[in-house]
Amino acid sequence: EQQEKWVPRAVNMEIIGTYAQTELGHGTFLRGLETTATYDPNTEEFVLNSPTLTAYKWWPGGLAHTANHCVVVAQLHSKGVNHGVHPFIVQIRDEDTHMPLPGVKVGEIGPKLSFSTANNGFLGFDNFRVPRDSMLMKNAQVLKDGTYVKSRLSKLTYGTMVFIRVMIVTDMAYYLSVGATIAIRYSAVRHQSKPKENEPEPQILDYVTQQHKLFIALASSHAFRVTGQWLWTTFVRVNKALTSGNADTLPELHAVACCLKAVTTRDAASMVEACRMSCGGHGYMTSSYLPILYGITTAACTYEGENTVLLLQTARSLVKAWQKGSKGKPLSPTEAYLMDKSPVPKWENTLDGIIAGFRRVSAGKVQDCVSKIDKLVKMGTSYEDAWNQTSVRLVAASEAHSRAVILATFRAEVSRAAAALSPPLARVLHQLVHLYTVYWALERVGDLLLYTSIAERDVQELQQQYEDLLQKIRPNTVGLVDAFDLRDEILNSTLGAYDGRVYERLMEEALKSPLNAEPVNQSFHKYLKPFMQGKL
Ligand SMILES: CCCCCCCC/C=C\CCCC(=O)SCCNC(=O)CCNC(=O)[C@H](O)C(C)(C)COP(=O)(O)OP(=O)(O)OC[C@H]1O[C@@H](n2cnc3c(N)ncnc32)[C@H](O)[C@@H]1OP(=O)(O)O
Ligand SMILES: Cc1cc2nc3c(=O)[nH]c(=O)nc-3n(C[C@H](O)[C@H](O)[C@H](O)COP(=O)(O)OP(=O)(O)OC[C@H]3O[C@@H](n4cnc5c(N)ncnc54)[C@H](O)[C@@H]3O)c2cc1C
Repeated sequence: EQQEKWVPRAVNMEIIGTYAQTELGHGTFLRGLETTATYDPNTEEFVLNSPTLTAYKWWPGGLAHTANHCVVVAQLHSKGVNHGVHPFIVQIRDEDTHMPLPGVKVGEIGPKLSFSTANNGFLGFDNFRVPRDSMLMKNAQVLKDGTYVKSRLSKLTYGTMVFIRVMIVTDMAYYLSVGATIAIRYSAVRHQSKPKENEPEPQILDYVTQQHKLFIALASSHAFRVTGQWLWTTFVRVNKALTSGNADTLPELHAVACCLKAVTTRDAASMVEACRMSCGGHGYMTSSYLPILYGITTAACTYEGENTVLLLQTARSLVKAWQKGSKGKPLSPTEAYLMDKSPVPKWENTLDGIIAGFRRVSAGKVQDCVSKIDKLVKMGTSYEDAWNQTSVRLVAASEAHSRAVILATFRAEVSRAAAALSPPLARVLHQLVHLYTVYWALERVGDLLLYTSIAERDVQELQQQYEDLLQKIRPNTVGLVDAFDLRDEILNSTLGAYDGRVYERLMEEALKSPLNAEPVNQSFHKYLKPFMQGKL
């Protein structure tokens, strides 16, 4: 009924909304949110209020000047009882005049690192009344007399965040495809230095160090796209089960969505930054789009669940799984490997060997965390303090688990799809899977040395495998980014345009600068000249 009331109006843009959950004082700890929604049975309304400055909603995208409605997450009070945070759909602006409604204080939060067009806003309520059906009652309800009907699963309130985290993994695949396209195309156009005196300056794409910086971004884009598709399929399956009242698979989805969102956003931000730096000074130009792209990807490390907090959520699930498995209870499919108690096998420098190695690393780290926590608790430390003292290791265990999931998914999905592909295309995609897998084995060689039987000669061989792969992928690099088929208007980059006219585009953009409107800028007359004449 509520969906019938609100969804059509949102779809036809009568309602322009945003998600107002975060407050000045709380973003991570949702149970600490201060905005209140107090039910008045006499008028069958909720009274929304921001009791403190820290209760003001702060950050919601589009809140400052675009949205006329928002979903507000508030502490629900009824009959003198606080029932915790619940979502409410609230009109905040007049639909004709767009003026803020009486009792609503709304504005813009100011300049940010990026997302400059998102008009992120603040929102405060001064005893603002909304009808009872403003409470989104899919999960919990408040009856006309104020009786609270509890949700069958309190965590369903957090469901929106799981959905967005699932989507963010695929978003990161897209952003990496943009960054890789810009940097690789530029690297094919840019010639620099003379390693061989009697030969012309080479394309910087032929420097192996440049390939090392860029090809992992290209491979990661495919890895995250494939993983994002797997995660979406999982999300759809879990939500179908939830619809029929079965919440058994929700904890696994929450755990895997948390660590994949955290790892893919951190990788995307660091790899986009590497793309920027690989383009030298021109990569620092706004007109290259790389600085803006970095601002967008690094924001994702914070929004929709700050990465550390989410990795600790996954760690919570891994520790619980370890404890369950140790009692012989079955584990979820993504965590079942934790109970592999077989002896550590002889190391194999193969994809399957490396994937198995990462699972050993994750299981070993989880076991170490459980042991440390148990030891601290036995010494009289509270569980919460023991958890905190182990949290650096817990985050590392979560990251290892996430990497194992990505490696296994990327390999399995490409192997499955390869049968339907032309042999040359299958070969190139397998090279990207191989590069991605060996790259991360080398990045985490310390962990592999600790938890697997990998030996020095294996590591040397992996390094050589990696360098051979860079050489094999080089001839197809430009073709691979062209295959992303990103139009120039979307790339929005002087360095990444399809025609490669980098220098002409850089100058065209430079001449658009307002500072080039006149040969002598007014700052000379106002400041420089008086200063030079000793008048300032
Ligand atoms: C359509 C595509 C869009 C793509 C994006 C485009 C760009 C958009 C730009 C910006 C959008 C950004 C919007 C936002 O940022 S919205 C605000 C996001 N905020 C957060 O994510 C807050 C993070 N904090 C939390 O989720 C929670 O506070 C918490 C960290 C999980 C802690 O909560 P709490 O203390 O209640 O929970 P516990 O840790 O004690 O755990 C209790 C049990 O609940 C389980 N749990 C927790 N969360 C979930 C969940 N989401 N789903 C299912 N289950 C959950 C947890 O596992 C515990 O279970 P257990 O059995 O172990 O007790
Ligand atoms: C670009 C952008 C867009 C956004 N859009 C929206 C939006 O549309 N709607 C919305 O509601 N919000 C939005 N947000 C807010 C975002 O969801 C929050 O910033 C995010 O949830 C983090 O919360 P916080 O800012 O309070 O950071 P905090 O939680 O205060 O984190 C600060 C530090 O404390 C650490 N920390 C916190 N808790 C723990 C813990 N339990 N264990 C260990 N370390 C901990 C974190 O790891 C972090 O290092 C947006 C933010 C950004 C940057």
